[in-house]
Amino acid sequence: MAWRAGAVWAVSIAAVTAVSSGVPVAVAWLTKLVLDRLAGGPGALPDVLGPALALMALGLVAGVQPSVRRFAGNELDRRISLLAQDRLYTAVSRLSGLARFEDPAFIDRLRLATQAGGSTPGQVLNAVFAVAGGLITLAGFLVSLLTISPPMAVVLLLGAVPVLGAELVLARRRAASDWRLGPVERREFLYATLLSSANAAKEIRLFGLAAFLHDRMLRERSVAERERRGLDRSELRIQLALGLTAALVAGGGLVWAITQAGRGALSVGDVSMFVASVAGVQAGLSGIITEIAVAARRLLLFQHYLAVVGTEPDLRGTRRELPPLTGGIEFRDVWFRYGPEHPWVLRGVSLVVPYGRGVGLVGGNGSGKSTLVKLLCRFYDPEKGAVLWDGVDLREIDPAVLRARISGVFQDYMQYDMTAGENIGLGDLDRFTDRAAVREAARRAGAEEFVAALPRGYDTLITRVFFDSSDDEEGVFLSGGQGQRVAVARAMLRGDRDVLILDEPSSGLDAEAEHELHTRLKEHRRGRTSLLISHRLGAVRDADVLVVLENGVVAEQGTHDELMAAGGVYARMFTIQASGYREPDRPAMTEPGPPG
Ligand SMILES: Nc1ncnc2c1ncn2[C@@H]1O[C@H](COP(=O)(O)OP(=O)(O)OP(=O)(O)O)[C@@H](O)[C@H]1O
Repeated sequence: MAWRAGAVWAVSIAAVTAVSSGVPVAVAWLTKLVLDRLAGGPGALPDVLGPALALMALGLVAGVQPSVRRFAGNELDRRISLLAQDRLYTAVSRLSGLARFEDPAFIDRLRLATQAGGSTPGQVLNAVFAVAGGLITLAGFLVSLLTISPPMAVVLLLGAVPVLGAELVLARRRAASDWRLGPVERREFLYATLLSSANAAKEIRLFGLAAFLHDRMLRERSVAERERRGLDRSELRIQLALGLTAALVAGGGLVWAITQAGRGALSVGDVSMFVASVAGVQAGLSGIITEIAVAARRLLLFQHYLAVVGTEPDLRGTRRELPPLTGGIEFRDVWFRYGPEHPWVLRGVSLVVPYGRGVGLVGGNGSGKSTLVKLLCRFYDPEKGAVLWDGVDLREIDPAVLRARISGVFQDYMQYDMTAGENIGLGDLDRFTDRAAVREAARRAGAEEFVAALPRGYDTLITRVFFDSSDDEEGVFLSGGQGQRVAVARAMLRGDRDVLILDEPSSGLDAEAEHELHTRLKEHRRGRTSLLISHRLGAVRDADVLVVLENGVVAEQGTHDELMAAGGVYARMFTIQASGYREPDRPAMTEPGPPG
């Protein structure tokens, strides 16, 4: 990955590391040389000049090296991070179903992958360079030390083995804890987001929830902190033991070297060399161990990145060609649940959405209407039975090819923090900048008037979250109904698709706007294959077929008149709604809600 991201930078760092790793050893030898020659008396001064100048040159290298290294490292990090993010989100976009995004374990893994993916390759590469450089320095000091005191070299090396082992165990524990704390951090993030969310602010204040949520947030945080504190304590114990042992060994060594010098067995330069070598070996070993431990932890976390990047597409489909719909869509004995641990949501649903006809889907909350729509878009596959497009099982069709044939508004429609024009243009990227088409879509959705009246018309930034008043781009908040009309306009822009899905498209509109929208939609749906879900039965009553879902089964289907005559679930629901519009002292209205 580092090679693909920036081979030149990687090679530059390797070169700088190799050169700079030799500097400390060379400095120690040159210092010894200078000291030994100085000890020879004033006549030796000319001989000192050469090594002294070399020391100066090495000082220059040592001074410049960190900046060059940092610059090259940052550049490589940026490039790797870009490549890693590109790969990660390419893999995420390959997931065409929704199930993974509703799986908490996958969401935790994705969070860790996002954290680790961008920085790990660069950090591990840095660690590799640092370890390689450290080994060069270490080897130089070890050889130097071996010439003076082989037992000391062996003691230092053996002492490093248990420390490395302990650090690796700790790295593994830290990586495991990062994974374990995923749900805890997700909850903490959730509470923190709620506390700062504009959407949640009203309820939180009205119900006085701030302290309650704040408390929960801190509780989650303290769970995570407790675990991390434990690991930090273990780390501290290892570091203290290491520091203490290193100081004792170095101190003992120094006493031995001075005694030897007193006896004339070592020169002054030898003592300086010994001290520098012991310090160099200790610092080198400690640096290498720390780098290995950090890299090990990062690599363990990086497995989450690799797992996400290597995720296989969840929904396959070999058919890349899909002829225009001519017959219709059929749900054939469809059984579906959101997972083996969830209850059945659809239990043997069979219904047909004939080509060119409008089907109205009605039923109580949780009866499975939106789920049916999600299966039609192939966000999930049925567990049993099939959804057929002109007789072709949707499982055979590439999800992207299928979805290119569908337009729609979902019950939980999106509002993007972009301009009004862009919010509509997203419905059909081929016409994203086609202002005439965007206007026409807005007109059909009844959004044209208020969009035109926005401070910058279609170029006004619309947002539900925040806008920066210091920014040139002034944003506006839309009302719920206005936002919904923009979402309908987005669907209208791609309204020439084979199937139009409208899941509660008018729930937030005022009575007049709803009537107006449904009149327009009726016009737009004429001759098109459409599926309209609404709790307001007046809005769906003139659908070609009405399908009533109850607890995941089709309770009845037929036209409005047929269902009213049958006196079943639909007739009951319709009558209840109609009675809500009737004034007690007036005769009953014949139809509820705005006329369809
Ligand atoms: N992503 C999901 N994961 C698990 N269960 C889900 C999910 N989405 C919906 N459900 C469950 O499936 C059932 C049917 O939900 P669905 O949204 O299809 O109902 P609906 O008929 O559209 O309801 P409403 O009229 O309230 O919009 C409900 O019990 C709901 O809790």
